[in-house]
Amino acid sequence: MASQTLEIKSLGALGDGIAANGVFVPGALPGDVVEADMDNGRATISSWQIKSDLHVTPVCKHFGDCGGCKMQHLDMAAYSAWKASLVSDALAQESIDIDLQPIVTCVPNSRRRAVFSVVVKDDGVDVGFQRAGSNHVVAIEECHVITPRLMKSSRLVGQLAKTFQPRGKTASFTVLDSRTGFDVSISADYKLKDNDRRAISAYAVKAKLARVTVNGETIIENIRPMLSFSGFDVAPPPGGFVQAVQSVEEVMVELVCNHLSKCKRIADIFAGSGTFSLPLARIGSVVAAEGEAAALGALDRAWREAAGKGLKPVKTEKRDLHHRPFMAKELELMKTQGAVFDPPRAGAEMQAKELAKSKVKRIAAVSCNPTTLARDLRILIDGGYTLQSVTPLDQFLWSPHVEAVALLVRGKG
Ligand SMILES: C[S@@+](CC[C@H](N)C(=O)[O-])C[C@H]1O[C@@H](n2cnc3c(N)ncnc32)[C@H](O)[C@@H]1O
Repeated sequence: MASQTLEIKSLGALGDGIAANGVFVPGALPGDVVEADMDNGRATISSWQIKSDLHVTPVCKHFGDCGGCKMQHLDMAAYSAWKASLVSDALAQESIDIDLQPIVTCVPNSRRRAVFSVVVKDDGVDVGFQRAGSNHVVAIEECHVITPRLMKSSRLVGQLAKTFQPRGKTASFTVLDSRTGFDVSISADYKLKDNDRRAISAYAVKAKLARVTVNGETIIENIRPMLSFSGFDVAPPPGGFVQAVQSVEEVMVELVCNHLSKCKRIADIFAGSGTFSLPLARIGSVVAAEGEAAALGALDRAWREAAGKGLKPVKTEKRDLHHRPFMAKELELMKTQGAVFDPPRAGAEMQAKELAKSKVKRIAAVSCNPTTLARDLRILIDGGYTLQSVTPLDQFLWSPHVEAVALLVRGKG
C-alpha cells in the first residue's frame, strides 16, 4: 500500500478533508499535514505531521466507530461556519449572490427522534447505530445528540426486541420522544406471528410505551403519542415526518409565519402533519397538500381539536406533488397570496417551475438539501422573484446535513 504526504486545504460536503491534490481524507481538517495510506484512491491517515488547531477532543466515546456523528473532532465555530458554507457554496453554484443570515444551531441532546439499529444475539442484544458504510451495529452506551430520555429508551427498545425479534436479524427501531411516551416504529424484514404481537403488547404495557408499530401495523396504542407544534397538540402517524429538534422547528416556523404574516390565502406544499399549516392558520386560510394520508389525518385532527381558537380553515389535500404540483393557474384560482414548500431531499423542481409562472406574492422555501434548494431558487429568481434572505439551520448536530429557509417576494410582496 502506497503512502502519501497530504496537505489538507478544505472540507468537503460530507466532512472529509480535501488535500491540495484533490484527494479526500476522512478525519482530516484544514491545516493538517498527514501521512496517509492510499488504497484505490482512498486515503486512511496513518499519522499527523502537523495537526491543525481546529481539532478538538470528540465528546462521545463512540466517535469514529458509530456512524452517527462525523464532525465531533472539529472546533464548534469552524463547524458552524462549514455548515453555513454548504449552503452558500450551493447557492454560488447557481450564481445566487446573497449574504446568509447567521446559522441557527441546536444544543447537544436535543434531537427528539432516534433510529436505532437493533440486533438480538444469543448472549444479549445490541442497540445502537450503524458503523459508517457498514451494516455492523455499534452498541451505544452514550449519545450526545438525542434527548436523555431517548437514550434511556434504548434499554427498553432492547428489552422489547428480545421479546420477539429473531436471533441474528437486524431491525430498525425509530423512537419518537413524545410528550405522552415513546412512540416506537419498527421496520423489519421478518413477518410477525400472533405470539409476537402478544409479546410486544405485553411488554409495551409493562414498559408504558405509548405505541408500537411494526412495518406499518399498529400492534398496540396505549396512549396517543403527542407532540406540540407551535402550541398545537399533534399526534403524528407512526414513523411520520417530524422536524428533528423542536427549538429549530420553532425558528423555522417563526421565519415562515413572519414572511407570510399578511397573506390571507396560503398554500402549504409538502405539509406533513402540519408543522407550518397549523400556525399559519392563525394568519389565513390554508390549503395543505401532502402525499401521506396519515400525516394529513393528524393535521386535520389537530386543527379540529384546536378549532374555535380563532383559527382560519385548513383544507387538506392528498396529492403526489412531484407528479402533480400546484399549477400556476390553479394557484391563481385559489387566490393564493403566500406559499411555503418543504420537500424531501429531491426538492420541488416542478413545483418551483409552476410557482415561477404564478402570481403568488410571497414564498418561503424550506429545504434539507442545499443543492436542490439552490436549483429551485434559481427557477424562482428567473421567474421574477427576489430572494430576500436565506437562513441556514443546523438540527443534525455533527452530521453533514444542513437545512435552510429561503424567503422570496414578487414585486413589493
Ligand atoms: C421534509 S418533510 C416536510 C413536512 C412538513 N412541512 C414539516 O415540516 O413537518 C417532506 C414531506 O413531503 C412528503 N412527500 C414526499 N414525497 C411526496 C410527494 N411525491 N408528494 C407529496 N408529498 C410528498 C413527505 O411525506 C413529508 O411529509
